[in-house]
Amino acid sequence: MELQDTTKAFGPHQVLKGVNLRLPAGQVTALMGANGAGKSTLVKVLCGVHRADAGNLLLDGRPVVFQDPRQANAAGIVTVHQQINDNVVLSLTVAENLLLDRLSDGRLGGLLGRKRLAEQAGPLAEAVGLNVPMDTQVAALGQAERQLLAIARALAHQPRLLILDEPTSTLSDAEAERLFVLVERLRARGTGVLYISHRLSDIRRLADRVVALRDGVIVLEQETPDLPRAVQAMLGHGLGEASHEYRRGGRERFRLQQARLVAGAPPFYLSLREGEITVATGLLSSGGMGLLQAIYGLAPLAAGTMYKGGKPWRPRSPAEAIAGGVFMVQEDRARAGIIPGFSLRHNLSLPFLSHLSRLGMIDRRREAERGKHSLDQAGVVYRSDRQPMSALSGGNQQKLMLARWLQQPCELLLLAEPFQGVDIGARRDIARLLRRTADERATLVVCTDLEEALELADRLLVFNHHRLVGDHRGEQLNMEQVLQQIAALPEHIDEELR
Ligand SMILES: Nc1ncnc2c1ncn2[C@@H]1O[C@H](COP(=O)(O)OP(=O)(O)OP(=O)(O)O)[C@@H](O)[C@H]1O
Repeated sequence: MELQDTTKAFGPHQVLKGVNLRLPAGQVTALMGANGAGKSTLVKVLCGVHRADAGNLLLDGRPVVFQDPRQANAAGIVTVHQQINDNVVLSLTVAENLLLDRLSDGRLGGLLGRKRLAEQAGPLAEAVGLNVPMDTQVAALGQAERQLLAIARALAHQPRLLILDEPTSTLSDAEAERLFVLVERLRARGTGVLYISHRLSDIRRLADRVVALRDGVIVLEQETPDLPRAVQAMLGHGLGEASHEYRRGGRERFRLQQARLVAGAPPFYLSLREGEITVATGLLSSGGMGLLQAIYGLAPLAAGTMYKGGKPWRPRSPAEAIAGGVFMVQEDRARAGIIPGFSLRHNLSLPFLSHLSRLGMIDRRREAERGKHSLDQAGVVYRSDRQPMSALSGGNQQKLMLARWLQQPCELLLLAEPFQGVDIGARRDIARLLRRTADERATLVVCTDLEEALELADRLLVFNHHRLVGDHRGEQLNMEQVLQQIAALPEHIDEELR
């Protein structure tokens, strides 16, 4: 497939400014670009969601025009979009999602029983390592499981061109590796792959070619990947230093005693202190996220007691947690955090409206001033704070979520996968910002990606099968031990913990 001189604007905002891009069969082309560069817009032109304003789309050398994504699909172009929920139907089961395309075009015949559906869908899920009952409602799945489901659904199409937009943003290294093997298999069969990621490790692992998009133009094309140069080209400048000084925590802000994330697991003790950033890592659904949910009042601990400032902590909802000074950047920003039609300004101030109102009236000037300061501090690329949230690129939406919770002091800041879709330059800036403000609170982060975890952590916790199996100081980190703890099998974990 090939794009020639493609342009696309949203109103007065020219996003693609004449893109030329070649996507050869049997090769993985990695597309790099900072947040807001136009990558998702480019993808949406390729797969028929958006019509380009000008330029040509060539398939096998012949011009094509896709009126909608169905036509692109029929031509063998299959996309896994960055916004995970765009790829799945939340109200259906896993099996129904996996077989949706076959069900809707009648290939599976009439009504199918649950058992037959599960039989057909099972192998598709297994191929990507999605281990959940086939009749689970998708709404009940976590983000990472939804991402695997979206990938499985795409692969079931046997695409000619597979477009993956940030496919590993919530996956750990082990789950990502499984995806890479599948992509390699497709490549060997002649499928062309367009792979978009902010994770350099993914690109290093998979890319045959690299192209960099900056401000709507392809600024670099490499037939042999040279990532430092590609990063420089996409950002327009070099990358700041990733290493940092490790800090030891001061006063204890939060504590868990005799805590169990699931019944039967050995209990653990955890003290979170101000000034240090604690990062929990592990495979998908290994426990870190469950811990955050318990502290934020979303789901109870299986056993144990939590204390904040020495007093028992038992929030029954996020609203109670927020009122008590515990904030959380949630993983599923589309459902748990933002209102797409609202302006950036209003999305920022949503949880704090009571602070901004006097006698029931919202102080608009204060809201605007505070909002702009937070957006700039978090490096959000935006045109106006009155623009709707839905017009912001994915990475910039994520930065806004961070900006929101940094507006007010809190006692404990929880961050679930804070770097989802954030470009590597911005990630470094955000890590610096979190560190700079860390003295004022305790900070607990869940990052499945180890590179991201290490960029942030003063202290690294490892969870495995809902057990806390490792607690490391950043400066004394033994990577081999960390990797072993992440991957250990359940029977070995319990032995070691005893
Ligand atoms: N529907 C829309 N309406 C208005 N502007 C939009 C719309 N979609 C995207 N944009 C704008 O187009 C620009 C490019 O966005 P796009 O999502 O393509 O960036 P991206 O490179 O994929 O970024 P990220 O890495 O953050 O996902 C951004 O400035 C964004 O605000």
